[in-house]
Amino acid sequence: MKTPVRIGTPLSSSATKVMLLGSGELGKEVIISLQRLGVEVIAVDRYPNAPGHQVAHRSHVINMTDGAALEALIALEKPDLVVPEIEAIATETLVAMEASGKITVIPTARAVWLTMNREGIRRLAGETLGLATSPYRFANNLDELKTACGAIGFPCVIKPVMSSSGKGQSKIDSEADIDAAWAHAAAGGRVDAGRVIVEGFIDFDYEITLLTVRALEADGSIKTHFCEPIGHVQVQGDYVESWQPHPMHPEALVRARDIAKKVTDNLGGLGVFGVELFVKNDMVWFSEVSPRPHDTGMVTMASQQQSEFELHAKAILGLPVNVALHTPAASAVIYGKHDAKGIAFEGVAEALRDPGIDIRLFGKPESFARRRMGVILAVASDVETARVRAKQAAAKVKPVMPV
Ligand SMILES: Nc1ncnc2c1ncn2[C@@H]1O[C@H](COP(=O)(O)OP(=O)(O)OP(=O)(O)O)[C@@H](O)[C@H]1O
Ligand SMILES: NCC(=O)N[C@@H]1O[C@H](COP(=O)([O-])[O-])[C@@H](O)[C@H]1O
Ligand SMILES: [Mg+2]
Repeated sequence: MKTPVRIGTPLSSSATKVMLLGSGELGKEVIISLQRLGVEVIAVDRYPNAPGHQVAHRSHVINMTDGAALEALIALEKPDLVVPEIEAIATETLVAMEASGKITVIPTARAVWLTMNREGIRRLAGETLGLATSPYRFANNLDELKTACGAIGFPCVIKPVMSSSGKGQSKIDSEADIDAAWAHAAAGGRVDAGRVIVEGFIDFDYEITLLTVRALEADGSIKTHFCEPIGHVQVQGDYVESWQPHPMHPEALVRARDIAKKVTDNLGGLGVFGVELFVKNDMVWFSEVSPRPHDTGMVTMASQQQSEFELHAKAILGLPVNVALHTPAASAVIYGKHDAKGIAFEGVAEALRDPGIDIRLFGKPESFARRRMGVILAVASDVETARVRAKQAAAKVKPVMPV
């Protein structure tokens, strides 16, 4: 495992250089954490003025699914670490470059390749590791999809194999909805790979993200740390609210950690993983895993001593981490509500009048009605109160059209 043994001076020949592939709201916070540690950061995304571009030393705009363009940019910048941040990257290029010793990918190129496509991680979890998952089938066209839905039964969930934040995802209740779900998957994924997964619907009691951190110990071994479980609510496959800690039956927590350990041990490398799990009584199903900080984990900016972003920055540099909870807290998403460039936000002062409230506005140059543009963070003595406060504050923030 190659990690920088020392941290140099940014913009000098000794600089420790980290390149983010994807520079949205999650990357922006990782970059801020890296900047605080004196790391030189190069932020890459598919459009100019992405949130992370605004806080990095340098930025680039490329099509990250174009392997040749990706390779050329990495060869130009020669980063010590490459940190994938989004589910739309030519990961085969990263695998090849890592294999030839040209780069170190966080957590590993194989982990990023396996998790970029739902098929890779699902087959690893369900078939290689034997973990409980929803039943699943894959389909390359409408006929195969009909057969797959017939085998899985209804309700079921259909998702493009390469997508995130619920893009292109449909929950369907009958055969009559299959055509629309196929069309939605083709149009809505981050990348149209022409392939979908059909998953049996799990009627869970609640779902959690178990942030799992692989970090170096003093003796050079890797230790797995678990953050407190994060509970969340998803609407149309996208997170709208999260809180930490989510209370769990002790047996379910043991199972959740066991699943997270098995998956992250297999994926390897250093850094934060967001292990998504469905829970019913003390039964736990593996859903998927992000080999990087997770959107529902934004709550850790309020709830933990070290946020998931700081944990990621420290772990990938080979530094010690502290996953301790600081206080119960909640997050509530602020959507753009308008399709427009350069929108503004009113009501921020009113939202912040409550001393337990904080806000992050990501600075995305263009808003869409359902694009996540910011998040409210709320602390309280218990998560239920924090959730109420977060939602009340989020309702006060009003995205408005530019004048
Ligand atoms: N098989 C399923 N059974 C029940 N609910 C599901 C199932 N699959 C997905 N969901 C619901 O949809 C949400 C989003 O699904 P999933 O995490 O697979 O999508 P995603 O696009 O990868 O989202 P993200 O990038 O935000 O993690 C889940 O958190 C869960 O609430
Ligand atoms: N669930 C994954 C997730 O939340 N990823 C975050 O959303 C950004 C893309 O947002 P955009 O689609 O608004 O550009 C990504 O860059 C990442 O920060
Ligand atoms: Mg998910």
